[in-house]
Amino acid sequence: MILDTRTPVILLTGFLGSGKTTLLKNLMARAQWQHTAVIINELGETGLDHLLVKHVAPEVRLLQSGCVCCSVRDDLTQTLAELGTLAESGAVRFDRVIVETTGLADPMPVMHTLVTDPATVRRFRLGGVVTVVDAHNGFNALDQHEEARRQVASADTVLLSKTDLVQASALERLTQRLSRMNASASQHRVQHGALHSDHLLQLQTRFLAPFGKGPGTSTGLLRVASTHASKSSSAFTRFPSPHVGDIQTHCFTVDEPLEAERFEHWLALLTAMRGEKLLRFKGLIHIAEHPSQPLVVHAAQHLIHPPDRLAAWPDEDRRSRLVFITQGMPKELIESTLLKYAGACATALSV
Ligand SMILES: Nc1nc2c(ncn2[C@@H]2O[C@H](COP(=O)(O)OP(=O)(O)OP(=O)(O)O)[C@@H](O)[C@H]2O)c(=O)[nH]1
Repeated sequence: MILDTRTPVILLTGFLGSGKTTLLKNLMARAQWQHTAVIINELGETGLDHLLVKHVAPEVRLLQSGCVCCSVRDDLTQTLAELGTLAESGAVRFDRVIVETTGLADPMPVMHTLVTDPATVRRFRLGGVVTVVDAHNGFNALDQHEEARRQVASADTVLLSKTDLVQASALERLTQRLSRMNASASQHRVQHGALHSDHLLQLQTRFLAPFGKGPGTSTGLLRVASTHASKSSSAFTRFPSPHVGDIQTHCFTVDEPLEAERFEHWLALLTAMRGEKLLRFKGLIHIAEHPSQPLVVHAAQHLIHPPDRLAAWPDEDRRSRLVFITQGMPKELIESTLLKYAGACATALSV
């Protein structure tokens, strides 16, 4: 048996708002997942996830704005190279890397890069792909978005999140659909980022094993990628971008604190009236009533999640930050409704 001592890289993927960061925070809080370097890729200028994860995962890096499957794959290899150099000098210690992709990423080109880029493969191996599927919005996402289907097709492990929000029969139908799409991936349920202890153990056995056994252990998809790599002259073989042209990211900051009730009213209206165009909303909100404890607010389509109040601001910036990933929703609509219903003047950041 050939032991592969390279550091495993686990790809954590899943459609917009499916629960990737929630899972990551839960895993990082566990002793077994200590010594994990985390690389987060987010759409939009205003990356929020890394701010919310950094207290549990000190070695967290944010890839520059853009999606890792198309525009920033070289940023990923550079970030891995930097981490590798830091580890060799003893400045940091990690036994694995988790790369959280954007919710719109196609994992296949990223996997390809990880198994073909010469500098990367010297130090790192692809440890596997974990795909989070949101039981509430999952059917919709699979019906409408090629990215969601490719994320499931690439998975070694599928984690079904938000099972608390759906009935058993709907969950069963989704489970069967996922099995038909990828029969080789194991499926587990995860609630608010927490796995049943048996499944957590399975995940740990699978992904935290100190050494891989070399190429023989790779999944079918990995083998395809490796074979393709040996025939390819370029590590950055172009994969067609699957992203639909009308998906846009709009990022805003708001200088003035927002009144809780007016802000909630505005978000409820927007999700009720335009939810089908609102693929994702994330906000770090300066609420006038609690100036030192910002609210983290998530929504996806018509679903608004109960907000979390942070104990303190994650950085020096006290402005509200709002990120929207939309399909055909003009940014002017967001600006005008925010002003009208929440009394907030938003400054758009260019993406
Ligand atoms: N009810 C319920 N909510 C969940 C569950 N898992 C995650 N959430 C909520 O879903 C929202 C989005 O979760 P995130 O972890 O930010 O999702 P994500 O996949 O990282 O989102 P993107 O990075 O934008 O694609 C948050 O409000 C979470 O609290 C779950 O199992 N049940």
